[in-house]
Amino acid sequence: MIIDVVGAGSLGLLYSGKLAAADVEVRLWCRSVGQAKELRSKGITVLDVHGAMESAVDPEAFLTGSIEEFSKRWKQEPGQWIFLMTKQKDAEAVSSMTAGRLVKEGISVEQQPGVVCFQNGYGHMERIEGILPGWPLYAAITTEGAKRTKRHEVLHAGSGMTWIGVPEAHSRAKVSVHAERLVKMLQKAGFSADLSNDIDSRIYRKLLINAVINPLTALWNIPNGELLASDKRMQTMRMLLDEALEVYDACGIPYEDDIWEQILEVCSSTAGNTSSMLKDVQEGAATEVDWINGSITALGLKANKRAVTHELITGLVKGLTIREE
Ligand SMILES: NC(=O)C1=CN([C@@H]2O[C@H](COP(=O)(O)OP(=O)(O)OC[C@H]3O[C@@H](n4cnc5c(N)ncnc54)[C@H](OP(=O)(O)O)[C@@H]3O)[C@@H](O)[C@H]2O)C=CC1
Ligand SMILES: CC(C)(CO)C(=O)C(=O)O
Repeated sequence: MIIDVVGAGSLGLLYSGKLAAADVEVRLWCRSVGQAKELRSKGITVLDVHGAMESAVDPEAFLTGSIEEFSKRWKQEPGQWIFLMTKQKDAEAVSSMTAGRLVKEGISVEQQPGVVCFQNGYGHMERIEGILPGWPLYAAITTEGAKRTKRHEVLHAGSGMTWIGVPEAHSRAKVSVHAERLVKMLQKAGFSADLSNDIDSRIYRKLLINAVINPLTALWNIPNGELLASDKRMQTMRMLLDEALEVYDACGIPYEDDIWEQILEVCSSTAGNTSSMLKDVQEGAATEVDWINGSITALGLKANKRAVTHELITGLVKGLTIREE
């Protein structure tokens, strides 16, 4: 089984490194030729949460190149899975540059590799299906924590669970026997992973967690656990959650009764973490707020329910990284 990992950032390096260390055939596709060159000479280093070596992967243990080389290589040796491991903003572009290019080059339906989308937030699956109509599209929800520290090195900040499944709207793909094999490969590489026949619930649950924790940690410049340090902060969290739940009710999206307690638990269990949104703000990079709080707003609009707090917080977070013209 060959897995093509697209995006050599935090998640891409973590999954490629651990899969390659477990002798799974991995090809890692980078945006830049320079990063691919560095990976070819240094391999991949995965550090554990204490900064100690978790996996040191030799350059010979995996193949890497620039994304421009993907389709040529794929045609020489077809892969069975594509892991899309970029941020939401780049997900459509990399879908077009990888699987989309194979479509243009006329690969048969039987040859189509499963495409697994790891993005946080909501809305990408629909957009990717627009580019890859009828493809076996899977969503992955992971609670792994990863942070790229060098172009060839990643810190495995926290171990979690990876769920893979086909969202209801894409059920044409159907979870296949190949997907069971994929999960076994992930487990062999040391990931806790399983198939989910209700991935939508997991997507919507993660969306609530991210919509409450991420923007507030980004605006207040605090690690996740600090959200619990004051009643005032928790009141603001509650306000965001309540409004999101009103949107879910209006859209008929189910959620668990103890979702508030679950969010508090995520804050405790990831207390020392810098949320991904805060990390982006600190690095001056665009955040995923449009696809997290922005999607709560968009879902609300579809059901004639305005989510003004999410609208406001989206603007506040965007203001942190937008530079004056
Ligand atoms: N990190 C984590 O712990 C978790 C992340 N996620 C989600 O996973 C997704 C990826 O996150 P993460 O890995 O942290 O993000 P990163 O920003 O660390 O990595 C994204 C990678 O995508 C690459 N990329 C962007 N455009 C292209 C392109 N056209 N061709 C090839 N590569 C490209 C970037 O390249 P370059 O380096 O050149 O910019 C970068 O290496 C996000 O949606 C995130 O929310 C979900 C759960 C946990
Ligand atoms: C769960 C949480 C908030 C952990 O940091 C996360 O997913 C993120 O930072 O994006």
